[in-house]
Amino acid sequence: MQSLQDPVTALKGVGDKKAEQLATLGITTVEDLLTHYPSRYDDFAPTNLEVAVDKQKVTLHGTVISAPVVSRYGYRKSRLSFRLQTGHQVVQVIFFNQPYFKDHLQVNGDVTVVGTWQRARQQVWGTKLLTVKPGEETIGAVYAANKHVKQATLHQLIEVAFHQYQHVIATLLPVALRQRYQLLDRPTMIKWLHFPTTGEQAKQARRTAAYEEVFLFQLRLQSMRLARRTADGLQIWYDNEELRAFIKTIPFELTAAQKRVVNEICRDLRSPFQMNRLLQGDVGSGKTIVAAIAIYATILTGHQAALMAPTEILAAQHAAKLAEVFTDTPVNVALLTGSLTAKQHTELLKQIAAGQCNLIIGTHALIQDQVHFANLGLAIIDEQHRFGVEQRKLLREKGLQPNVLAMTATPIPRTLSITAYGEMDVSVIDELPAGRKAIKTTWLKSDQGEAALSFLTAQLQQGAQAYVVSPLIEESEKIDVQNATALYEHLAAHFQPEYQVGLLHGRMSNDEKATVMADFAAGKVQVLVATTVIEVGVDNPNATVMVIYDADRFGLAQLHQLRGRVGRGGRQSYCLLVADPKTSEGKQRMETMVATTDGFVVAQRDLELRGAGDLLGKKQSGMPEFKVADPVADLKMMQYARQDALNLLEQPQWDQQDENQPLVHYLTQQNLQTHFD
Ligand SMILES: Nc1ncnc2c1ncn2[C@@H]1O[C@H](COP(=O)(O)OP(=O)(O)OP(=O)(O)O)[C@@H](O)[C@H]1O
Repeated sequence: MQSLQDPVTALKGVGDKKAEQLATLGITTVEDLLTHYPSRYDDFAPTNLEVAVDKQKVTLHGTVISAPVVSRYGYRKSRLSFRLQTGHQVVQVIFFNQPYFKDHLQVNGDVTVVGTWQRARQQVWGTKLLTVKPGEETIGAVYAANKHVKQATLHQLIEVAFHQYQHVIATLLPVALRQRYQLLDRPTMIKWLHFPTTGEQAKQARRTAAYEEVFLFQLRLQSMRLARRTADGLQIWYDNEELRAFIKTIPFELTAAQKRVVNEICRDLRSPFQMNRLLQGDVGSGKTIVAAIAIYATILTGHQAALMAPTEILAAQHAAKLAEVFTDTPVNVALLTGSLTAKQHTELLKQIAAGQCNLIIGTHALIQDQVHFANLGLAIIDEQHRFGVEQRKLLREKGLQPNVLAMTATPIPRTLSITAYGEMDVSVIDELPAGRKAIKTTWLKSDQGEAALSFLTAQLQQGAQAYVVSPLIEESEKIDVQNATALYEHLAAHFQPEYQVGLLHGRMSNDEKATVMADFAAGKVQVLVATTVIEVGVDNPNATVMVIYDADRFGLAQLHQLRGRVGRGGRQSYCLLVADPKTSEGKQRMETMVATTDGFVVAQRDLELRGAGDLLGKKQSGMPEFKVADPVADLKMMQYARQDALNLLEQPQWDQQDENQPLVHYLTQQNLQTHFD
């Protein structure tokens, strides 16, 4: 039986060689070929020759009025020419080295020629020959092609595929949805995408394809969520009183937002289903203590918890902070990073496997194959946008359905998170601890460098500590380090011996980094010159000044992260951006930073300035890529599709209905359980 999943070799005229070539475009099945949608369309509306520009593209409808003649010259060169009557004019049409077009031409026949206009000679040098009738509005699909597979080949194969398989193209979208949004059935959609006769057809087909894409995407996500709700998870039935007693030992009062998210997380832990929750909170909003409470609850029940951080500095910092939070408790903290000696490493792995340590903190080293947990109950992933979907999955697979809590300080506009994190439940800390003062941000031009230094001096005199971030050189970590070192030497010469200056960059050993961080935390170093290694998570509540050089080289999200390193205590904090932006976008970034400290506002602005793909860093975030839909431009569609998918999945017996069989089939193919499996 024919199926769209048939390999392309099932098509007439496609052998192994052509299949290999198609594979270079990621096309292996008939479905791949049929959904290799055009990237754009050429418009073949006729050109008015009277206003045609010399050497520009023209499209002419007309009648062939002289027998086409092919003359050959040189090595394999040829020239095909004939006369074309178009309107009242007669022009000469010439095709170089395309003698085979002769077979498509006959005297008195109607044709459309696309080519370049040679005004002085009254000739058209043709590039395309179409057999369209004059008067018909016409557009032609243009595909992403490469050196192995040419445009013409794609046109031809897609046509073959459509003819051979159109009767097995099942419409996936339920009829009610198609009616509500006036969408096409799938065979028509595919036909009109590839072979539209009008621009309107192509537009309608694109709309259907975009909705189909986001609907299927949301159907997958939502069925994953629902499946989790029915599958067995690990229930963390902790003792409420014991947890409360622990919370009482925290030296500050939790904010209302922290209390709310703690409740959401604890409800998940106690439920018999696996937790898969994202904790979003702006920089400094206090995510760590929330994580600590979840860890404590887990460990109370005799399970282990793991916390994975993006860098060694952060892993070490979390370990130090949590060890302090958990003094005099049954929690014992282990730090598993790449910098352990082989012997320490082996020893630690044994302890983890034996369940002797119950909180394991680490970097990517945590998800290596040799790490075996005795009974992992909770996996926490910090700064989750740095981890891909695969890594999240690996960690989750380490234990028997461990509960997963992902934390991110990158505020994502709520509207986008339904795409980026659609399969997760989301908790948001939307409130900063009381007493925090908004960070005062100033933008200085680089010729005001002196002013920056004297401001810094005045602050140091009042006992402040400061970060100074050196310019970012994206292309080269080496130059980055050189820059930071030069800046460090400059500032050391300026401030020492009164104030100590430290240096932190990515090429230092982990021990060196740890030492300087510890000195900075202890107040032995007042000015810390750093590259962006301090970007995420570094926490020293006494630091109140952040100076960022060449700030226009950083994206908004990164600037917001960097600024978030200060303003973490009760004292007034400052951020100085030193920059001479050359583009208007650069200027707007500086202005946004000066205007607001709210991460969600910054993120929204970033989105407007850059678009979703960039904002989320496609590869890092696990943000899906779409063929047709655009998560920003088609946002409304995404919201509707999400609701539509949920409504469908929640209908009793939806998967028994005939009409939905193509969707059930689709989900099974995607290797995912549906709600009722
Ligand atoms: N409710 C609270 N009241 C007072 N201080 C708090 C409160 N919650 C957290 N803090 C303190 O605020 C600081 C920031 O907290 P934390 O490091 O958890 O922030 P975060 O959300 O992880 O931010 P980032 O993403 O920037 O690291 C810490 O020094 C923490 O001890």
